[in-house]
This record gives sequence, structure tokens and C-alpha cells, in this order.
Amino acid sequence: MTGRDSQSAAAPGNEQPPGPSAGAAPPDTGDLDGVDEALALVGPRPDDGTGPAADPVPPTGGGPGPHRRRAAAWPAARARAGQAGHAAVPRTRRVPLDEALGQVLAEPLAALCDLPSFDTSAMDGWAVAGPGPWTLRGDGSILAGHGDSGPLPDGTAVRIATGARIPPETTAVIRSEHARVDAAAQQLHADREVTPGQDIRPRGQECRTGDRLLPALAVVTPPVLGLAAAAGYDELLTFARPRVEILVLGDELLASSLPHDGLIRDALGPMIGPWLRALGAEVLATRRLGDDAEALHRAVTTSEADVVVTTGGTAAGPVDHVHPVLRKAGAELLVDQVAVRPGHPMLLARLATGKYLVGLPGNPLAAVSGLLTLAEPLLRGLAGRPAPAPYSAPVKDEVHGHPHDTRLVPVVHRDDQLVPLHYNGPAMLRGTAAADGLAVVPPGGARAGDELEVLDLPWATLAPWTPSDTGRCFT
Ligand SMILES: Nc1nc2c(c(=O)[nH]1)N[C@H]1C(S)=C(S)[C@@H](COP(=O)(O)OP(=O)(O)OC[C@H]3O[C@@H](n4cnc5c(N)ncnc54)[C@H](O)[C@@H]3O)O[C@H]1N2
Ligand code: MOO
Repeated sequence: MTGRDSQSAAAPGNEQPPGPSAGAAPPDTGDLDGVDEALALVGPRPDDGTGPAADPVPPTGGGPGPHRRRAAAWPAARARAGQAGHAAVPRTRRVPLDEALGQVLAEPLAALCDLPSFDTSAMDGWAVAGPGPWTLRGDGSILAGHGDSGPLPDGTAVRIATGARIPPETTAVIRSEHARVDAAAQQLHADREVTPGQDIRPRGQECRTGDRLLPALAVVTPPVLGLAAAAGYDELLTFARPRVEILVLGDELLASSLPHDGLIRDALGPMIGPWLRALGAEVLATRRLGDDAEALHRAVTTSEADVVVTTGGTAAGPVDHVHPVLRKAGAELLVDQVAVRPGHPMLLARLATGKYLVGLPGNPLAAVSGLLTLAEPLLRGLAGRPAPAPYSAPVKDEVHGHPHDTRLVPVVHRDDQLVPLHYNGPAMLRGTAAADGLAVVPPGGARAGDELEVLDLPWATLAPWTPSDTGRCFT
């Protein structure tokens, strides 16, 4: 990013909520190498005129009156979206293990075999029968994967590998490092006392056939895949991923190259699909429809998806077609505006077909807000996934709030604290791109040290760098 770019990003917009963590950039300090500025950590900053006295954001929906009354409180909106998802009858599918990651089990995982399925050597060493010393059985080693090697007569020993079947009549396994071979006498001597059963994993130690290993609704994680395979599964019965179609609205959007002549790049087409996939959805398509009410009506009423997600067109501008199209399509509005900043024009509707539509506002961070407020709980419900327990963490710096509405503010976790990020204005993604979560700031704001609920971003644990990693170039 060039100095000029960062200055233009820093210009305080009149759509910002007031206060130190509002979307405007920090003042030009001149001595930054650009990285902290680009990552935009919010700290206390001098009064730049956007402080609490100025609240240029109208309360909700562009003004007081009917809009304000219509807006659902943020927690209520999330709850309603989750309920809508859970109300739908989930589709189940039997899928091969390598397609099941991240899905939810639609039935308990019951062991299809004993684990271990035979008495197994836990160590490389010697299988012995009875008290020593033992005469060496002269037929080589028993290796993992070998079949039945016949019983071990009392007073004999045979070499055995970790994971190999224990021969019948074996009383113990002695680790190689705990025994000596008398080659001349062809005998094995133990260096220490031998306890019956030592280093033998008995059949069924972990589970018996039919034991319930995991309940229905467990999320399929990599260890679940491993456990399922060990317990004999080739496929798992899971709730199908909800199918989503994304309709990107706006004649002003370019799919490539640089902005020109009032046209801008589509920031949501490339972002929403991958984000929804990270939330467990199957994305059927992302289509750009421009500002064409007819095309939108056709797309909404003929979509094969369980959930249609639109971007833009949720407000009341001359080409904002989402509400009129939903009316014409006979849809029922379940949530129409939410008392949250950014993103308050977001909506959730049930279509005449029983499928759902999530209308995300066009401003990019407002769309993220709609994604986390409505799409995430809806998809979670449709996929049969339980809600994660909410968690909170102390915020490092003061964060000004909206007088009436919840704010969602991009943050990074650092030293067990949440550090709010700049560039959090409705039209900006720069703060969110550096974030690992969004903090939920209640109406009225938060003081340094206050605990705030955090919505983790799905890739939070994958981030290869943190904003303290100032050694990297951020271009
Ligand atoms: N009179 C009022 N006007 C607006 C209000 C209001 O309360 N009263 N609310 C503002 C807020 S807040 C938002 S958010 C937007 C929501 O509007 P729409 O959902 O109808 O979105 P658009 O008008 O289509 O676009 C808004 C903004 O976002 C840009 N945009 C749209 N799509 C994309 C995209 N795919 N990639 C990048 N940028 C996109 C678009 O060009 C506009 O700048 O309404 C406000 N107006
Ligand atoms: O405040 Mo809007 O919902 O721009 O983002």
C-alpha cells in the first residue's frame, strides 16, 4: 500500500461510529514503516474530531421511526436465524470418510469391531510363555500384519514386533532392551521382573463391537476420521452440507482489473463463497446479476439451493431490489434489519418454497456482519451443528459504541486480550483481513479491560502471522 493509498483510507468518513476504534485510520505518524499502519492496531489516539460528540450514524435504517421499530436486537436476530435452521428437516447422506470432514454425525458412531481387534504387542521385543529363562523358538519374528502364528509353548520365547498378534498362551511381552539372549544356549533371560500381561494390549481394550464411541451430532474432525477408520468404517452418515447459491447484485461491480469511471471491484463475490464454505456450506454458484429486478426474481424463485445469499440491494435506494422481489415472491421476512453496526439492513426471509434467503448489505464489512449474524447460525442449524459456547475476553483498549446498536469490531487476540483494529468502517475490509475475530461491542461501548464476546473467524487458528510480526512486508 502506498502512502497516498493509506491516506485516502484514513480519511474519516461520516458513516463512522464515533470514538477511538472507529473506521478512520490513525493520524499520520510519519515514522511507521507502514506495517502497523496497514494492520491498523487501534490504540488510544488524539481527538481527530470523530469523537463521541459526533454521531453521524442515524439510529437505524436511515432514521428514527418505523425502521428503528423493525430492527431486531442482535442476539435475538442470531437466535432467530439459528431457530430457522434447526426448524428445517436436515438432509442426511452417507459419505466416504475423505468427504466427511467438518460435517456432523447423523447417527452415533458405534464400533464395528473390537479395538484392538486381537491381542497386540505394545512393544518390539519378545513374547514369552510361563516363567523364564525361555528357549527361543527358532521360526523367526512375528511381525505386524501377520496371521495366526500358532500357540507359544510354556517356557519358550519368540521375537515380536509392535502391533503384531500375540500368539495364544503368551503370558507377557518383554521389551528388547529389557532382555538378553544367550546365543550359545539359545535362551532368553529377562533383566527385570516380568509381570503377567505386561506390554500386551488385550483385544477390546479400547472398545467392544457395538460400543458407542461418539454421539450423534458430533462434528467430524480429523481424529474422528481416524477413530472411525480404526473402528471399521468406510463411510459415515452425516447431515448434508446446506447448499448455498450466492447472488451478487450491483451494476457498479467489476470482476477484474482496476476501478474506473465510478465502477469498483466486486469484493464480495470472491469472499462470500469461501467464507460460507468455511462455515460448512456447499456453494453451488456465485452469480453476478447486476441491478436487474427481473433476473433477481427469477434467480430467487428457481434456485436449487437450501439458502440463497444476496449481496447489496437491501436498502431503499432506487435500484435496491431485494425487498420488492421478496414481496413479489411471497417470501416471509423472519428478520428485517438488525440493531447492529455495520450491517443493519441485513435480512433473513423464508421463501415460498420453504428455503431461506439471507440478504447481506452491500458495504463489505456490513456483509461480513450479516454473514456472522444471520448466515452462520442459519447454516449451523441446517447442518445440525450445535452452537459453540459463547466466550469472551478482555478488550485492551476502549471501544466506543453505538448509542443503541451492537457493534461488531475486528480484533486480534494478543496476550489474552482483544486488540481492536482500525479500518473497521462499513465499506472497509482492511481491519477484518488482519483480524482473527470480531468483538461484540454492546450499545454504549466498552472500556479497556471490559470482557467482550468474540466471534472467532473460521481460519483464526490458521493465521501464519500476527500483527506483532512487523518483520514481514505488507504490500
Ligand atoms: N438513506 C439511507 N441510505 C442508506 C442507509 C440508510 O440507513 N439510509 N444505510 C446504508 C447502509 S448502513 C448500508 S450497509 C447500505 C446497504 O445498502 P445495500 O444493501 O442496498 O447495498 P448497495 O446500495 O447495493 O451497496 C452499498 C455499498 O456497497 C457497495 N457494494 C455493493 N456490493 C459490493 C460488492 N460486491 N463489492 C464491493 N462493494 C460493494 C456499493 O457500491 C455501495 O457503495 O446502504 C446505505 N444507505
Ligand atoms: O452501517 Mo451499513 O450497515 O454501512 O454498514
